[in-house]
Amino acid sequence: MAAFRELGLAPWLVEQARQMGLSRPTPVQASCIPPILQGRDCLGCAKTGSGKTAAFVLPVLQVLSEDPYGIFCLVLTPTRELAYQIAEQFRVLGKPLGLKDCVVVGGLDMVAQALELSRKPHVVIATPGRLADHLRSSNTFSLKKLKFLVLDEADRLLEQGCADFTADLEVILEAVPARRQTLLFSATLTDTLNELKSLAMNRPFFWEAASEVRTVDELDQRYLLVPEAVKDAYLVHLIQTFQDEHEDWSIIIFTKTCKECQILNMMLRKFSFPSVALHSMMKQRQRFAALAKFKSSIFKILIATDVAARGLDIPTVQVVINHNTPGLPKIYIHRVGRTARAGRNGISITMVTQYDIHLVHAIEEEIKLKLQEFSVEEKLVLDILTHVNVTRRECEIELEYMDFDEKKEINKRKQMILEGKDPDLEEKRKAELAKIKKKNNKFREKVQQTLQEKKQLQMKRKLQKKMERRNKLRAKEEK
Ligand SMILES: Nc1ncnc2c1ncn2[C@@H]1O[C@H](COP(=O)(O)OP(=O)(O)OP(=O)(O)O)[C@@H](O)[C@H]1O
Repeated sequence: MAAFRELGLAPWLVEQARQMGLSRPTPVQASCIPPILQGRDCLGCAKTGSGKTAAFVLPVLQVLSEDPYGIFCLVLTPTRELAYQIAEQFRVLGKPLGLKDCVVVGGLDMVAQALELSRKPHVVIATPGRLADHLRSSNTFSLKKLKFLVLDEADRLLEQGCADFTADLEVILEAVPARRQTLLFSATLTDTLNELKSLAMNRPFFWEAASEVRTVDELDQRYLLVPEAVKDAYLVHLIQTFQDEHEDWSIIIFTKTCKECQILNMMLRKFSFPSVALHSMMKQRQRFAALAKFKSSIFKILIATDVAARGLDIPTVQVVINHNTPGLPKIYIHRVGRTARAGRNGISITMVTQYDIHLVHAIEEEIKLKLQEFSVEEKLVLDILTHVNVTRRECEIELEYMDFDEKKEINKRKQMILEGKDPDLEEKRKAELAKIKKKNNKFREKVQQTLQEKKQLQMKRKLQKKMERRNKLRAKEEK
């Protein structure tokens, strides 16, 4: 493989990369850096932990160093934690340039951000929602001279779902110049490829790692078949075993909802495990603090929702446990990709209940690999079962006292206000929609019932006719 300097990078940048421990480029870097330096748009699809961040940070810094101004580059990313992580890479690699960066994410002071933006930082790293808010509400900065637009986790940014970025992206795309270089990266680009291609129109260079299997070889991927009711006992047993056998390992446990995340954290704490939670219902300051504690290995267990599924790069993570089987193979790929990064080994264990087997099949089909069973000594799980279940119940009751659901409702209403919607009106609309849905369902049920009755009547008549014919035949025979 070519060395960094053979890719066209300046010596100071090669030296800076070397100091960061990047001595030889990874395949995604070796393939994407030269076309980016040639001024082409780039779509890079490479496995988790393969160095996609440096694949865009290095060429952006190189071009910036030739003609430094602000705002030169905008990086969009789906989560706030990821924005800070990317900013750090820019800061470290761009140190000799005296790089000025600005992180623009939700949950933090908007005025301070607006002020920073007005000081024309070289690079802005933002989550789409907050940046769009700034664009809508102030004119203290301009993106009109931008040279680079980078979409990290690009497929997630274009996805329509619970956190839908499309409206915010529209605002941002209107604010950036048409003449720009667009760089799109993710470990899972393929199903949004056409939309992505429409964003990158400047002789786009598409690079995808040539590998049938979508996950890294260093990752040992297991599943654990567990009945729903005893899942937590298995989890406690797994953690205890890993902690006993590998004191220095860090573990991420992914959960389906914020509430589940919170309950599991409370429960693990009661078992004296050093755990912290990370989910979107926490205040931003708490989120950063939790992640910092986990990154510095003060707390070795992170329980998180999918807010931590993408991009986070924490080398000490040796184990990923999926407390629920992810509904989408793509989410599975990103979650388990939090371990076995940059050539290191790692293990993932996905808990599978009797209802999730089809999800595992879908995952296996997508990643082109069969998960292996993880064996557990069941007697040990049974020994702790009652204790774990009672502790969980205690935590659920405690959480009820903390008005978690109520807070969730308040957060939802706050979010609506921020999006310019009237929560009461939305509630009314939702109730009306539910009413219409109920009415439609009733109507559908009625139609179904009528059809069923008709069918039954027809069958009855047919049967009657058949009987009559048979009786007639029998009568004839008797004669
Ligand atoms: N050339 C290199 N040599 C050694 N290590 C590298 C190199 N490039 C990047 N790394 C390291 O690899 C790790 C993973 O890189 P990065 O976070 O960019 O991965 P990624 O491909 O963006 O993963 P994900 O899809 O999960 O976001 C980082 O710790 C980074 O410092």
